[in-house]
Amino acid sequence: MASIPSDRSKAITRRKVRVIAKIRGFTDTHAEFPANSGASTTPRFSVNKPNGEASESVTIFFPAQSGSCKEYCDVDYCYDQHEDNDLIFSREIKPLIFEVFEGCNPTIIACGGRLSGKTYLIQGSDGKPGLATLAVSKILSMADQTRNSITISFYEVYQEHVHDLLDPKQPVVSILEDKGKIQHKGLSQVPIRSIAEFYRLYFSGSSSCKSGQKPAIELPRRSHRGLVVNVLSSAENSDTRLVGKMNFVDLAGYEDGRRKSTDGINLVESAKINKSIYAMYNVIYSLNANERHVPYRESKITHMLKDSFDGMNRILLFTCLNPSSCQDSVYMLSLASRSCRGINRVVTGFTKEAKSMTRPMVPSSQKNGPPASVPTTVKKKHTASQVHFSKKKDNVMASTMKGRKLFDEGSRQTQSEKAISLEDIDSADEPLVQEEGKCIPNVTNLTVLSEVEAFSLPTSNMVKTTIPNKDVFMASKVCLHGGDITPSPRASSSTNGASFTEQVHSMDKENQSSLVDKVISPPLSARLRELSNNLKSLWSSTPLHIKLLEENDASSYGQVCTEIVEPKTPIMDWSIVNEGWDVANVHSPWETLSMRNSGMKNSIVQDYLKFLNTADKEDLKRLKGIGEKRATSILELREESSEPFKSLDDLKEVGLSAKQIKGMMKKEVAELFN
Ligand SMILES: Nc1ncnc2c1ncn2[C@@H]1O[C@H](COP(=O)(O)OP(=O)(O)OP(=O)(O)O)[C@@H](O)[C@H]1O
Repeated sequence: MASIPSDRSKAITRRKVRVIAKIRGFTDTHAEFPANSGASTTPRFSVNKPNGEASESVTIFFPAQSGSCKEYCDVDYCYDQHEDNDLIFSREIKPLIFEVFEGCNPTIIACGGRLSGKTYLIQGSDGKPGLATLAVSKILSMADQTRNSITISFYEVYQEHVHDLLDPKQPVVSILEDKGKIQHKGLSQVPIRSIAEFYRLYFSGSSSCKSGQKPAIELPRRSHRGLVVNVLSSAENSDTRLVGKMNFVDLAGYEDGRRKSTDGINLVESAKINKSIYAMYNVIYSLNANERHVPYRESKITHMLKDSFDGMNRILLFTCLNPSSCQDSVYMLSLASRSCRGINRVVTGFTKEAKSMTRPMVPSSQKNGPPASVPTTVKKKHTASQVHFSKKKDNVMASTMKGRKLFDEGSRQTQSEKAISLEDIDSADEPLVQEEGKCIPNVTNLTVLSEVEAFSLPTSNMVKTTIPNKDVFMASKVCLHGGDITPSPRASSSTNGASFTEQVHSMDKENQSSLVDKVISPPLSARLRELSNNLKSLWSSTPLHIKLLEENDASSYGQVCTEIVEPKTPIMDWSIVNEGWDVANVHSPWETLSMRNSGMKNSIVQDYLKFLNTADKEDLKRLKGIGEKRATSILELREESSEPFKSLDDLKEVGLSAKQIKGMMKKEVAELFN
């Protein structure tokens, strides 16, 4: 077996996330066409490795059929079709196993288009063990010698719900965060002592529907699957136990939402899957760029892995390439390449102190081994307003986020998909114990070798819109439910030949223009007026009595409308209002608003936040309760953070609690209507 060339091991330490491509091996149908025979019609990726196996960066050239106007991209390394899991294991995974025994949490992720060999790589196939299987076998043999105990957890993330695959009932697992620490409430940790036990749990204990283990009756479903291998070891002269874990993540296959899905999966489901894949890339980009804020919360899978991604833990991102579906493969590969391109930060000084910072300890009370299942004690607190707020928040934030992302889900979605996402943006299904703390990476052990290359990030090409009003939301919803969804002209034109690279360029252009927008900001008065108009329109609208479609209007049935309906202030039917709502009991505009649904209040909060995110000092000072000092602090906080304020809690750092701000807003609203 080949040993790791010294240059290669250096390369492994170069970046937080190492991006590796793997061209899918020959399946039975391709077996008769060896790579160099030229007999196969399957398009081929070609790879240039300047220093052979020791190359620190390799170039992958796309096949002509890829549909990309770009011809190649660079990644850290690429394994060819004939290079199998054993070789990848010995070169890439083995070095990480030693780190697990020292308390680190490396993560191996497989991503790529449909049928690109992700499951084959991670899990393996009949008689051919995958990376996880090989790793567990090695870990078990090492644990035998060191008297460590091993447990595994196996989960599935399906439509942003986490399920425990080792529990026959497959209960939903809650992801909780307490003081930056992630807890997987309800996820089993099952002890294993032999590889046979592992096989039983990993292959048959789960209701696996991945290739090779497809149960006959189960419908295929695209989901992310994760295996956690926990190593518990006794630390000498200490009453604590070190915990290291290795994560293996088999992401759902990416599929361009504009094409008809191969397994009949609907558009909304597909958009959700792609959204979480994008979220993973965004996290990886942020980690590689050493950004202060890493958007872990954008998807369940990234939030679950936050603990393992933080600190000095290593991540391997395998981009699997399916030569026969090269458009999706090339797209995924390009994104992976972009997530590390131009970032030359070198992780050095991987010292004991650094490791100890990421090394989680469990109290000695758990010395006898972890429980078979972590009890779920935290009750779900689902309230309608929470869910609503979350939806609104996502929408409004989506419209205000600019520039910093590697890309967003909108970049590959049609207009209609975007509309669907708007109505169906997933809300967090469990309350989180605490808001995510700002992630300040450990920079003491990082050395910047060269400046970060200017890296133009495509901005969100989401429609830049403010949706302050539930009316708009509902109107678009009603129309979309009418029938088929027609792609926008832009989307269809891109399907007819325009490549994703062109889209990326156009996104770059949009980014430029959004920067221009930023420079030429509207006058102060206009922005204050916008805020007050939004507040007024919210106050005066009547969502409780609004009639979107005339009930008796037969002509409206079965009509398909893909247009977003412009918001109009509805005419108040005072007779209805007076019947159901005693106006005389209302004392202030805020109380009036309080009687409406919580979505409206949240819209006001979002408007207020939007204002705080964009206003300059003079504007800020005009707000009730924000003087010179606070305005300066808000501006400083805004400059420091690459993210806009997402919730009122984000302003705690300038000494303003959410309660105080709400009090200030009450005054503001009261003044507007007096
Ligand atoms: N290196 C390889 N050698 C031989 N066959 C392979 C190899 N990689 C993948 N395959 C075969 O290709 C097919 C698809 O592989 P696999 O199921 O791993 O893809 P996937 O990316 O996980 O699919 P999905 O999109 O459903 O998640 C399987 O039949 C698998 O056995």
